Amino acid sequence: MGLRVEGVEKSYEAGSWLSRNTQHVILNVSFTCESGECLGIIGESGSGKSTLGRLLLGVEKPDQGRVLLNGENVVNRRARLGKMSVVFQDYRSSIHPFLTVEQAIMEPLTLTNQHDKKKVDSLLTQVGLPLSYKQKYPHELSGGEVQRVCIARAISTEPSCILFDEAISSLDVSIQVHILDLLKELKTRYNMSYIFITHDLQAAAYMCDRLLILKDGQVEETVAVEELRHVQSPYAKKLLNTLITF
Ligand SMILES: Nc1ncnc2c1ncn2[C@@H]1O[C@H](COP(=O)(O)OP(=O)(O)OP(=O)(O)O)[C@@H](O)[C@H]1O
Repeated sequence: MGLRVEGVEKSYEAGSWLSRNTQHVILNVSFTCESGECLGIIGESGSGKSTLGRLLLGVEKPDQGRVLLNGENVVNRRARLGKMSVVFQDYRSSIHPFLTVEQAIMEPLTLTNQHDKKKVDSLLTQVGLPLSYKQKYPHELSGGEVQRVCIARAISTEPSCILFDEAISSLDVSIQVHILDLLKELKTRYNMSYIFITHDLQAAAYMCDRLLILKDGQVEETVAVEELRHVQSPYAKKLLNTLITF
């Protein structure tokens, strides 16, 4: 069970029709993320983190290789619907501004044929928001509160895996720890796999069991968080030094 990535590759055509060239963005990437595990993906800007994220979500197809969630290929919508969720950095635009909190949380449930509005109450409680927020609109909430609504949406269908793409980066530092603690608790409760894409090494070290270091679309190294000081490759050492902000 969990997520299994096997030899995934992705290229894009770049340039004009006069000088067309192929950019290999993801090259032969393989890894696993077990149920209940949090795998961090770190790498410089442009190393391919978000592209890899889209391949994991099944919204883009790899040119080679495959992504299996509980043994099923995520390019099949049926395999991923309700079983794979995502929380993005840009939480404000993740929720339609004309939807109430209740409607926003019901969206993924309705897509998976679950129409029981009572589940919204339980989800709001789980993410630490009062039930009175059901009729509020996103613009009436703080950034941290909107991100909690996004998390409630993400867990609503009890997925096997959630991808967090810089999900806490634009929150206040004081709010970040609360959200990370909430995510840890939910991961344990539902035994989910987490993929945690971030630039924030401290948050990754706090949240993740292992870190995958991506360089030019390739896995440079995978390291357990408690072994971070002993990374092998010179690139990983350099990257970790630049990411340490304290
Ligand atoms: N749809 C696309 N078409 C063409 N090129 C793309 C596409 N998506 C990504 N790329 C290119 O792939 C490379 C990797 O981009 P990606 O956004 O995956 O990197 P990243 O590691 O997430 O960067 P950042 O940390 O800055 O968000 C970039 O050079 C980008 O221009």
